[in-house]
Amino acid sequence: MHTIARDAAAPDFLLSVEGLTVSFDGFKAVNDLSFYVDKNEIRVIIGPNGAGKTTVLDLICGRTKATAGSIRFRDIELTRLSENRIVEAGVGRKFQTPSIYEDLTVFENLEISFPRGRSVFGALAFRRDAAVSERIEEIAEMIFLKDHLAERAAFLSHGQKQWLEIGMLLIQDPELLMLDEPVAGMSVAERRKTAELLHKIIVGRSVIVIEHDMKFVEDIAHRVTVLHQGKVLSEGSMERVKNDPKVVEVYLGH
Ligand SMILES: Nc1ncnc2c1ncn2[C@@H]1O[C@H](COP(=O)(O)OP(=O)(O)OP(=O)(O)O)[C@@H](O)[C@H]1O
Repeated sequence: MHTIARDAAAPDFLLSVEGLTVSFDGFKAVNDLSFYVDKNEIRVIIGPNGAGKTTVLDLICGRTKATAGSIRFRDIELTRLSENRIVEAGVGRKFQTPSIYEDLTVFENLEISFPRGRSVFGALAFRRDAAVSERIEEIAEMIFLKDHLAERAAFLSHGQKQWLEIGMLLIQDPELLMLDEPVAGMSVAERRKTAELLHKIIVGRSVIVIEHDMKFVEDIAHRVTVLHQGKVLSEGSMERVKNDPKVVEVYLGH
């Protein structure tokens, strides 16, 4: 076994994607892709339809297996792990359509998402229950649903359902949270509140968001990665990316 000496000056990335490639019947949807996400960073991935954005999230969460390359999360190589192991390692992922339990209340939706087996309270069930309830209230406040805890999820607005699903991921305390078009179908006010929510939740975690709404991207992104044909076309601040002629040509100009 050999160890790789860490360069003291190197930034401490939470996620390092290097040379990532996935080939579907010879078509490379993601092609030798490399990018790095810092701790406490909100990274937004943008790009034209079919650029490979969703496939990148599928690869990180283990839903799709890479043909080549590596995905390092903290010091764990994710390309070799199952989807469940990746969740346990601290990666949460929200898909485009909310997958909440409509017949359950907001409280119950959060309760069933609370990670089992992590309790330090052992057989003292009532102490565990108190800790769970406290955590549920904390999350409900964060996702603007504190006054809706007893309400059935079916009666929530589309935006509130999206927040509930984010809450169901937050209660598992992932260090990396990935969101696929979280504000699609939301009102302007809901979009604003979602931006506020994202800025709150990056304490102690990083977030990767796929988004097409440029106003929302401007509100949230620390850095933007523009994908095109499975590769990074441009990367940097929104200001920089927005003024990059290559990005205007393939994406923003359309
Ligand atoms: N399982 C698969 N089998 C074959 N081709 C696939 C598979 N998954 C994705 N692709 C192809 O890979 C390319 C990238 O798709 P992907 O969904 O990642 O793009 P995207 O950037 O998320 O697009 P959009 O903005 O439309 O959601 C597309 O051409 C798509 O058809």
